[in-house]
Amino acid sequence: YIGSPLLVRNRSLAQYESKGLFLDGRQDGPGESREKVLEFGFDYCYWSVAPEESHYASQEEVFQDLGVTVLAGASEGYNVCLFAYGQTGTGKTYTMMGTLDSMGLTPRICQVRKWSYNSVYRVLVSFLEIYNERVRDLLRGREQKKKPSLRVREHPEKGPYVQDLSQHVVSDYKQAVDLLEEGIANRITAATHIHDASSRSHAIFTIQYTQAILENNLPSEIVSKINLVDLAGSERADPHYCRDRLTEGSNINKSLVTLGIVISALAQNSQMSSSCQSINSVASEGEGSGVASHTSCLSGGGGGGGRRHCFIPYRDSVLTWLLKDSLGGNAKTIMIATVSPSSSSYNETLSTLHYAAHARNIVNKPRVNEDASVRLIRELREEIDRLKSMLLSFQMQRNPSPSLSDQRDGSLSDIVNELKVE
Ligand SMILES: Nc1ncnc2c1ncn2[C@@H]1O[C@H](COP(=O)(O)OP(=O)(O)OP(=O)(O)O)[C@@H](O)[C@H]1O
Repeated sequence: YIGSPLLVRNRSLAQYESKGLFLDGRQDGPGESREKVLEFGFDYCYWSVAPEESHYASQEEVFQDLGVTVLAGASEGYNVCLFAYGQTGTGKTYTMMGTLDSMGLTPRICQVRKWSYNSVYRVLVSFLEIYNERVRDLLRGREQKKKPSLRVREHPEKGPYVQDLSQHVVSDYKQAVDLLEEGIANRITAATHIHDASSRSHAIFTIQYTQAILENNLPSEIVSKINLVDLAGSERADPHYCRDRLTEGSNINKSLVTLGIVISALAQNSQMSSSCQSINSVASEGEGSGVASHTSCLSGGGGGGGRRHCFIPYRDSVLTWLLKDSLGGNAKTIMIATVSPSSSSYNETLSTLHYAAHARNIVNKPRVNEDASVRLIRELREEIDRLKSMLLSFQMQRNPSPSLSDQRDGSLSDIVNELKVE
């Protein structure tokens, strides 16, 4: 998804699901049956129902496919986001965090030593949760409980951030995992009718990775951010729940609905962009003037009746606001959709798969986060090269005589030297 993999993973059946079960793992379609078949396409699909099955996908396998991609993206200087979405109890926390016996993606990705290769690097870690639309720092322990929730603000260049969120320097794997465990212990969980330790908040574990490099003999820094997001589970409201549980549930559902709207709008915009691009290329290749008029659909302003880019309501929930860059901006993003193998979850599974299928259409534009002054120098050097070749071709056109070429080269090199000095 978003130029990166999207995968679906399902987990083993819980006890409450094992009655009236209809579990079908066949890979060759429905055969003679009259069932309605719905098809979805994803980049990876993991079957994690029973470990004794030969095609059971382990945590290690998921890490080898996705965690390694995340680490590679970060070491190249990209922002990377990995998030798990799905019905409550389907294995989001298991996939993202894991258990004591079976580590999930986040602790495996924390093996920061593996990232360093030969460069000098610094790693900062932060961990927050969004509970009832408020942001809490999960690494401030007791201190945080006395404080009001943290504010989300937006930097004109760096995008949304959480003011006063604590950041912790880590120099090895153990320090990072200790912080992860501390945050998980501070996270709010509660028993629901489906899951006795359900996450009632969205959690975002962020690793900021700064590499010191030498580019064109200039010292520079590349900063990349890895956001590892464990969303709270979508669920149906149960009238037997107490008020707190219902408020939590409605806030969880509200932010997930907003996430769905944001994903749909981004997918729609990406599809419009790609269809307009292909129309543009057809128009530039062919001679038909009628086609060109359709390209105004991307102009956004004026222009009678053309399709326009949708407004993306990032700020309608704290979750989408904080993930703005990861969802539709400068990040390589991977979405993991988790589903239950039980027929009793049919509607939720279908909704998760539709959600994921929409997300797959989004196209992000990640770029390497290099130092602004180094980028400027590189761009100026490229500009000088471009002007040099323009001057050369200009001179060649005006005076192709070989006898004058020495003279011409002399004046050309004077101009180039002037440009270099500037
Ligand atoms: N692939 C799997 N293999 C074995 N056990 C799993 C797997 N996936 C999930 N489980 C187990 O199922 C239970 C529910 O999983 P988990 O807590 O990850 O769900 P969740 O989607 O995060 O739920 P919620 O949204 O309510 O927090 C846990 O006990 C977890 O250990």
